Amino acid sequence: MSFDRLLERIVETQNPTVAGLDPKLEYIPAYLREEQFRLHGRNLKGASQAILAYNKALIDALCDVVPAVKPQCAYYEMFGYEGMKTLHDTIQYAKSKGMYVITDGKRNDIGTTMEAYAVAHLGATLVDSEEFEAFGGDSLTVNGYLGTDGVAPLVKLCNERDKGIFVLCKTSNKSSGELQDRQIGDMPVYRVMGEMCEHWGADAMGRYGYSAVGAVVGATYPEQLEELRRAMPHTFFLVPGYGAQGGGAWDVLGAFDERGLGAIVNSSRGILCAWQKEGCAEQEFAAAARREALRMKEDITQHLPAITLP
Ligand SMILES: O=C(O)c1cc(=O)[nH]c(=O)n1[C@@H]1O[C@H](COP(=O)(O)O)[C@@H](O)[C@H]1O
Repeated sequence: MSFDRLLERIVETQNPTVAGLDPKLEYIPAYLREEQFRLHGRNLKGASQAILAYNKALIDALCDVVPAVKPQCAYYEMFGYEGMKTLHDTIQYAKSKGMYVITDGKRNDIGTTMEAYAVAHLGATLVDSEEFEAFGGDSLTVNGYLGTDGVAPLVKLCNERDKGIFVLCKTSNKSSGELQDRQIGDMPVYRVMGEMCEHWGADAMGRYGYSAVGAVVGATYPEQLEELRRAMPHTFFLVPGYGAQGGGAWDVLGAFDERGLGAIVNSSRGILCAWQKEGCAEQEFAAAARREALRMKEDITQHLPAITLP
């Protein structure tokens, strides 16, 4: 099961964090941008190639110390088909370096359309009886608020092709409580969604006690994070909101189980923009990302036991 592979990578690196690849052109050092503009033109192709070069350098700098990357599709879609090619090439490059890839698409729709999204991100497209992987990520972020028929096609592929999903449960943004904190009977909506995740995952259990159906729970709501960890013992958490959104090490500790497993904490801007924050030379951007990734690892793991598999 795909999260088994992620858990094994986390234990190997002793690092329960993921680097978010949410690149903006202004994060990319000018020399790297100009190099790609000269080769491909000052247009969507040049911009997309600059992002690819930047991502590859970051992956090279992080792959032995960070278990996973999380490219957010929106940052690639904004460059049109050239951007989508960069998303594909980034996913493939990260996998070739042994990293686990969480494609952050937050997809959801009715069942039939969801089958198409599932094939695009977790499966393979059939052309004349030959299979072609479109993007090839290991897991996908998903909006579960359309209910079971929007999630079932993904769970089927998780079982068939060793993949995983992360379902939005309690999101990190300021307005998340407008709907997610509302009560349904004696429970807030995020707890109901948590129950649904446990239920969806029951037929897709992995070796280490976590199912292929994970949940997204924001670092910016530490109390709910702790509450959901207790309520969802078989659900692995993706925890965004550390760093740029204000979450710190103490906020994320409630996401972990007694073995230091149970969650992976994301930082995107914190790692991508480390070189700008440090004020180091442009050429050092990847080394600065590695320094920040190692600092984040230490920041979180100093409060956890050595991470072990059951
Ligand atoms: O699914 C996500 O990854 C996600 C869910 C959520 O509740 N909050 C959240 O910030 N995210 C994503 O996590 C990343 C956070 O980025 P930084 O705030 O720059 O670390 C972005 O890619 C967001 O789209």
